[in-house]
Formats: sequence, structure tokens, C-alpha cells
Amino acid sequence: METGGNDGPVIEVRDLRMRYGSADVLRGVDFHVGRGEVVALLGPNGAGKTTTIEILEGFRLRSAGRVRVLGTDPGRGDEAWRARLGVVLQSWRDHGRWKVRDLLDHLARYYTPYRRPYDPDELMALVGLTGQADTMLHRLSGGQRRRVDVAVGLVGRPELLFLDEPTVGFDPQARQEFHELVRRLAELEDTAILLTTHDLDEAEKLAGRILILVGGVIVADGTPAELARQVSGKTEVRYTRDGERYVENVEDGTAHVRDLFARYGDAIGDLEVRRARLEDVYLAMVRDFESEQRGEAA
Ligand SMILES: Nc1ncnc2c1ncn2[C@@H]1O[C@H](COP(=O)(O)OP(=O)(O)OP(=O)(O)O)[C@@H](O)[C@H]1O
Repeated sequence: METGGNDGPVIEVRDLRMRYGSADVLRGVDFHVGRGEVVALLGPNGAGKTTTIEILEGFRLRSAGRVRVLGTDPGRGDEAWRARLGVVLQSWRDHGRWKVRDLLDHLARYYTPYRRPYDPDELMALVGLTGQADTMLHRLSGGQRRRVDVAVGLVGRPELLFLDEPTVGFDPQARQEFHELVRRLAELEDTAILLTTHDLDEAEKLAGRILILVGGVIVADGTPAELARQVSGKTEVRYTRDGERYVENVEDGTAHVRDLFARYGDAIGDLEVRRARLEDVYLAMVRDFESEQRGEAA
């Protein structure tokens, strides 16, 4: 379906290409995002993550390829289509003298011809800004300011939310609260979310699926567990048996642990099961790509 469909993927990208001057930044990117999915787009600096997101938002025109967002080509999206998207950019520096509630109230009006926006008080409660409702934006701390950015992205109850490095500048508590908010949005509101981050723990915690963009193509697409298996295929199991330490690398951690308890029961202690972390996987994939490049250049 070409327009406005509620079925099928929320984002569909096929053979997306982007060239700036003579530089090919995207060289055939393929992926999709389904309704209510949280997907993290990872990649080194300059990989083309912001370019990809801005093409999907309709802020940049692609060089080639097929792109559909909520059933529409973003290059031709109208206001009604745009009202179904939420965008959280790198921090917003305008409107310093506006109070938080007034800003959200003002922005909510923009959506009313198209959909039922959040009530500003409900939205401030959702993002943890109730105490700052009457504070001017330029008096907020960096983390509070970022919450305003998130609230601005959410005000129209988007079906699809783009988050570009959402938690830069958050303290650990704000970060954790933000993670809970993202989970709630995906579960209760069925909002699909595409986020970019350099924080791999954050990606692993939040995203059901990870995309790794390197060299202008998606080199990995899967759950964190699937990517870990692709790279190492092994799970590390550590334990003590009768006080002696053991570290073993096995294919199937669950089966191995079951076997250990069946054989040794209470003699097993201090059990830890660790599959490759997303960070290990990510660094291995970027390294592989770079060494391939060097091979080709030679
Ligand atoms: N308007 C533009 N004109 C020319 N080149 C551009 C333009 N925008 C981006 N680029 C180049 O395209 C490449 C990808 O940039 P982009 O901002 O999409 O990367 P990114 O993955 O978001 O990086 P980061 O992690 O550093 O934010 C970079 O080499 C950048 O210099």
C-alpha cells in the first residue's frame, strides 16, 4: 500500500542511497521497523545515522532507493502525515523565555486538527517535569531541558518516534527514568521508536532489535542475543564447585547449567552466565569491516 496504511511496517527502507557531492554515505541500506517495535541504529561517528533519520523524517531528500514511513514517501509527506511522527532532535535552544506548560500547550494546538494531543499536565507527569511546569526554559538544568525535548516529541501522541541520542547529558537516575518511559510508550501506547545512541548499554536495554550501520550499509540486524551468537557463538559460564573456580565457554549456556546442577547439585556456587555483550559484538563488527576495507585497499 502506498499511502496512509496502518498495516505493514511502520518504516520500510530498501536500497537507500545518499551521496553528498562525490561522497557515498549510504550505499544501499535495507531495514524495516514494525508497529510498536523499539529499534536502535548504531554506528561510528559519520556512519550516516543522522542522515538516515533525517531522510525518514522528510528533512532531507535521498539520492535513491525506496523509503516508506507510515505508508508514505517522506519526500512527499503532508502535514497530516507529519502529525503522526514525533521527533526528538539534539537539544532545542529556542523559546528560552517560555514556561514549560505554555510551550507544550502551544505545541499541542498544532496537532488538534489531526489527532488528540497530550494534555500538557499529563505529558509533564509522564516525562517527570511536573515540578517545572511554570519554569522558564532557560532556567532548567540540562537534563530537565532534555526532558522538554522528549515532551515536545511526544505531544502529538506519535505512532512513530525518532530519538537522536536522547540521553546525552542525563544523570544516571534521569537516564533510568527515561528508559522506563521508552518502555512504557512502546508497551502501552504501541509507539514504534527508532533511536540512535553511542551508549551500547542503553541500546541493549531498550531496543528489541539492533541495526549496525558501517560503511554505508547495515552489517547487522537482530536482537542483541542474535548478534552476540553471530559474533562469538559462545556463552561464558563461571561457577565454583566445592570451592574451586571454573570458567567455561559453551554453545548452550542454559543446557550447560542444567547439566551442572543435575550432576553436582548443591556443590555449585557463585554461578554467572554471560553471553557476549553488545559492546563486544559491536566492536568486533566495526573491526571486521575496517580490516576488510584495508584488505580491499591493499
Ligand atoms: N549536508 C551535508 N553535506 C555534506 N556532507 C554531509 C552533510 N551532512 C552530513 N554529511 C557527511 O555525511 C557523513 C554522515 O554524517 P551523519 O551526520 O549522518 O553521521 P552520523 O552517523 O549521524 O554521525 P555521528 O555519530 O557523528 O552523529 C559524514 O561524513 C558527514 O560529514
